[in-house]
Amino acid sequence: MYHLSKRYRYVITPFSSISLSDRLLFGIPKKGRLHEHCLSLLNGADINFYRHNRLDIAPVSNLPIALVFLPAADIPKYVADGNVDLGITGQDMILESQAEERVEQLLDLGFGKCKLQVQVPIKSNIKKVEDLVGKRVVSSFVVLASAYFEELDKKYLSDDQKKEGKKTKIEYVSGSVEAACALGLADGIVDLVESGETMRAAGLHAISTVCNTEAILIRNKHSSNDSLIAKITSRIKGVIAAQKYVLLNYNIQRHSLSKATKITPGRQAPTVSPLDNGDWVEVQSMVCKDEVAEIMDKLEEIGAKDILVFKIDNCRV
Ligand SMILES: Nc1ncnc2c1ncn2[C@@H]1O[C@H](COP(=O)(O)OP(=O)(O)OP(=O)(O)O)[C@@H](O)[C@H]1O
Ligand SMILES: O=P(O)(O)OC[C@H]1O[C@H](OP(=O)(O)OP(=O)(O)O)[C@H](O)[C@@H]1O
Ligand SMILES: [Mg+2]
Repeated sequence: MYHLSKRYRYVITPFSSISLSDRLLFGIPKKGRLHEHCLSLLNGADINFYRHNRLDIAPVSNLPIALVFLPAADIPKYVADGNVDLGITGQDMILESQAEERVEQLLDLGFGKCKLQVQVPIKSNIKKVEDLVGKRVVSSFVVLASAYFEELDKKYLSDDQKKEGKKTKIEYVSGSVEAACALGLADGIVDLVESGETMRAAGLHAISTVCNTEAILIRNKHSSNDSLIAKITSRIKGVIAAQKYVLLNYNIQRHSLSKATKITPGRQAPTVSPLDNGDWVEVQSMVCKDEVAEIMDKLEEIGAKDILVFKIDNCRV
């Protein structure tokens, strides 16, 4: 049992009652696509916790924080209303909850990347998004879908149709949205697409994009614990940077150093150390993981030797 009001926060576990009043509350998606990513982020940031079976509040053992496991869709509202201080959710959920003005967005987290798209059956005669205007659309994102089609209605419905009160009908379903067209519930849907596998399996294709989304760290604007929030943000930033970068180490002749540092400028500047053999220097530089193969090719071309790539476990940048 737990209570999340500002005045009286506590959690009763099967073994004890833990006061939450001195703890910063951090909302984490309790299931779904963001859950595992969040757990690995917490692990990388050395935020240690033990979660009792079935309990949605877990005190952190090494910091004055309690994790609150909540549906991703509810996290923007909890953060905006100050029931929790900090949270991770999707950008799409923030927009759908109309919370973008009421929370502070601290950090894009680089996972949970996908698009909210308008989809129709491949075999349907609806080919463009304007062909859907005035028809039936089903979505879990009714706020975003309604705002999107309201603009299209204004543009594409005739004056007579507007006078008759005709508009695109947006209906809510909570999941398995892709089944709606086959079931005869809708002419089109608005739902998330990442690989496109679910969409294609349902015989659908995308005809327009409502928005792009990724996971984001948000905070309540009035939360009092700025220093702890800054500490968590900085740790998470370090984990993300460590996942994004690798450390490149190589040797190069001094006369090629200026060419080399253009290829690996580092975040501030590369570290350059002389080797015993006076002609050569050793260079160390952080580079983007995605670009490392190309960078190694370029370094080889200008005569770099002993090029080594190291994984970064954690960092502060
Ligand atoms: N296929 C996907 N790829 C990447 N991110 C996604 C995908 N589906 C959802 N997300 C992101 O994860 C957030 C939570 O959606 P998800 O469907 O995982 O949660 P849920 O609906 O609570 O869980 P479940 O679908 O298991 O019931 C979405 O708002 C979106 O930001
Ligand atoms: O483009 P894809 O890689 O196939 O991913 C898209 C699917 O992922 C999400 O579904 P989820 O797995 O959360 O199931 P749900 O529909 O039950 O929410 C989303 O609602 C799509 O259905
Ligand atoms: Mg889902």
